[in-house]
Amino acid sequence: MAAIRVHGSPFSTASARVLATLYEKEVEFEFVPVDMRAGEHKKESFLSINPFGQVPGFEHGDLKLFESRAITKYVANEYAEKGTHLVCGDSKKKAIIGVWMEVEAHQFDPVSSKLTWELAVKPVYGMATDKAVVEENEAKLAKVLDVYESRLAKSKYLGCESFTLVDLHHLPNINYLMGTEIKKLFDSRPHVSAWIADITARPAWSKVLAMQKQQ
Ligand SMILES: N[C@@H](CCC(=O)N[C@@H](CS)C(=O)NCC(=O)O)C(=O)O
Repeated sequence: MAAIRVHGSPFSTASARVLATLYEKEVEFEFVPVDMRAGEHKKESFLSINPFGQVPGFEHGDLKLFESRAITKYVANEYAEKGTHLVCGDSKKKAIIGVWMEVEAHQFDPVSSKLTWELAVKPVYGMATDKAVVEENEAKLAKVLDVYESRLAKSKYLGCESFTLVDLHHLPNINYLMGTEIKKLFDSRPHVSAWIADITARPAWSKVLAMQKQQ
């Protein structure tokens, strides 16, 4: 069977999404570290996998993919019978999962990524946090989380009653933001808070965090 190769960095939120999926599915893979500080993701060898020069890149035999959410969907479908079932239900339930996948990608990710950059990444590189950007995106995230709070009051997970790719896609940004002042937005919403405690305790996610510690 052709080997799976993931090119990226475990610190990159998009790479971490793919790594968590592979661990959930219990699928073997080779991790190829991309030295982003050295600009390896902008070099020809990496651009042949992702012409946009962003991690992660993914190879499975002849198949080359980029865009983390496209990769996680491929892995979940290709290994449907292995590990955790990361999709659920009939076509109507799948449609609802589809809605919440879009919510994560278009409502949650843009604001949470900006906050992660300002509050978790910039300080590591000695860069100044832009307080105006934080304030604006904190207000936007609060509104998204109000919607999550009412959804999670009715459904144990965002997509359906079991853990799916929808929940998993949130993990990397949540992990960074739980170490920042933004934690208060999560903690003040009981259903959101319980959901975060649940999804961040998954053994597959611990394996991604262990990869970060090894780097
Ligand atoms: N939508 C893409 C985003 C990929 C992305 O933004 N990757 C970041 C790291 S998390 C990156 O490579 N940044 C470096 C750059 O854009 O030059 C995905 O989900 O894969």
